[in-house]
Amino acid sequence: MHTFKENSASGSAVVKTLQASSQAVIRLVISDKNWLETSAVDQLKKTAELPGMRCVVGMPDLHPGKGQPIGAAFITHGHIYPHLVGSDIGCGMGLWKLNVSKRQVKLDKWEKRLVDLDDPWKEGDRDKWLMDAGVVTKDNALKSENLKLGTIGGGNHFAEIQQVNEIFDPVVLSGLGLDKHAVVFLAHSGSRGLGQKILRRYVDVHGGQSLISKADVNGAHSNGQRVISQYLQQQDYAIRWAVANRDLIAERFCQRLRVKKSALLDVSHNSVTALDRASLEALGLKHTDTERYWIHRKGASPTDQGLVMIPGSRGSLSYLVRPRISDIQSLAAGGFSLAHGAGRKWKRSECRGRLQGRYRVRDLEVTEMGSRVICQQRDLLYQEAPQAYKNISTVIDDLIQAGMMDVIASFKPIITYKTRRK
Ligand SMILES: Nc1nc2c(ncn2[C@@H]2O[C@H](COP(=O)(O)O)[C@@H](O)[C@H]2O)c(=O)[nH]1
Ligand SMILES: [Mn+2]
Repeated sequence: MHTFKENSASGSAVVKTLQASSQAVIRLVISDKNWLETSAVDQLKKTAELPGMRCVVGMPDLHPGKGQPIGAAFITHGHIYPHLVGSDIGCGMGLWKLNVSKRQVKLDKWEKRLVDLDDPWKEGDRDKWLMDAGVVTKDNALKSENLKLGTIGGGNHFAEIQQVNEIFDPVVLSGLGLDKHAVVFLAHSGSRGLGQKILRRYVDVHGGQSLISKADVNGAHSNGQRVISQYLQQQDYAIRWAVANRDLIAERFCQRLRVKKSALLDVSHNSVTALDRASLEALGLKHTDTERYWIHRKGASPTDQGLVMIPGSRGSLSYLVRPRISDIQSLAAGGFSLAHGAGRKWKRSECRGRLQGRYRVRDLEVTEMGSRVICQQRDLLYQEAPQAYKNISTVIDDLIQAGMMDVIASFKPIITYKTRRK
């Protein structure tokens, strides 16, 4: 049985404030025992220098990204930075309960049934699926991505069948209809090419500069506001598209496995949203009528949308957690966000070189936990090996120590699906 330490009174051993910027507070929710790369902190500090930045917080899964770090929240006043949200707008974790128990999972049979999941969805009507989910747009250029609806995509994206490993809060867990025999389906995917298309529209015009909501130099408010509301509308579409995508992924898997599903949660970790007044007060920021405060999350889960699933890797545990909304000061110190995973430790480009002397492809297709991995791309199999990720239990420990959340249960993988395409 895993025991987590009680959180320290102020979370101070974990929550560290760095003094590197005059305009913005820079904070890390990362203990000394966690893995942390200096380049990720440097990237965090660099974002703190952006105009309008007020607070940047690195989560325990912080790691370097392409120019800006992943696993972080960025709070601005009057400015929106599309590149901080990145290209996979709406990427997130969806979780479903399956109507089978652990004993009913027949590994060989289930593995064989998971076929034809990389190709476009042909069994149904994509437009209708989106319409039924309320995902509509008049922007025809965005509709060209609909062909990818129901597919997982590459990179870190995955679909995973998991079983309950350990229960920490039986009351909350049983409220979800789950017990120690339960089996769940976790989908990690985003808006496929859609977010990239939207980001390009803004980066091509504004580069790395912000969309500004405050009055222009000549006093006119309209242009910046108009651009912001366009971006937000498109972002909202991509987020809802990604939710519908994860739901269709779950549907396709369940059809293959001949099981039924019921939705438990769906939380996006790449987005920008306005901060409400209570959050501003807790952050010590002053509300103004003219300009809004915005929270950008890049690989960070929000704390105001209920339960969150934080996965580790295909070879480690995932944690179902509940943000501690009774402790608004701790949540504020953590930028009203949680880690969205374990976070990468090794660069993709170095994984194969580090591992192939020790592990053959066959070794990587079954994890140390005994779970199966379906991934017919050799490079990807190495790039996504459990060794490439930080230790998830340290990440979880850090967030508990910071007083930001409680663990409901841990889950262990049964089958991880990446791709059957060579
Ligand atoms: N349970 C699994 N977790 C995984 C797997 N591959 C990656 N991961 C975790 O998910 C996050 C996602 O990060 P993102 O930046 O791509 O959104 C990552 O940090 C890992 O901790 C997997 O196959 N199974
Ligand atoms: Mn993601």
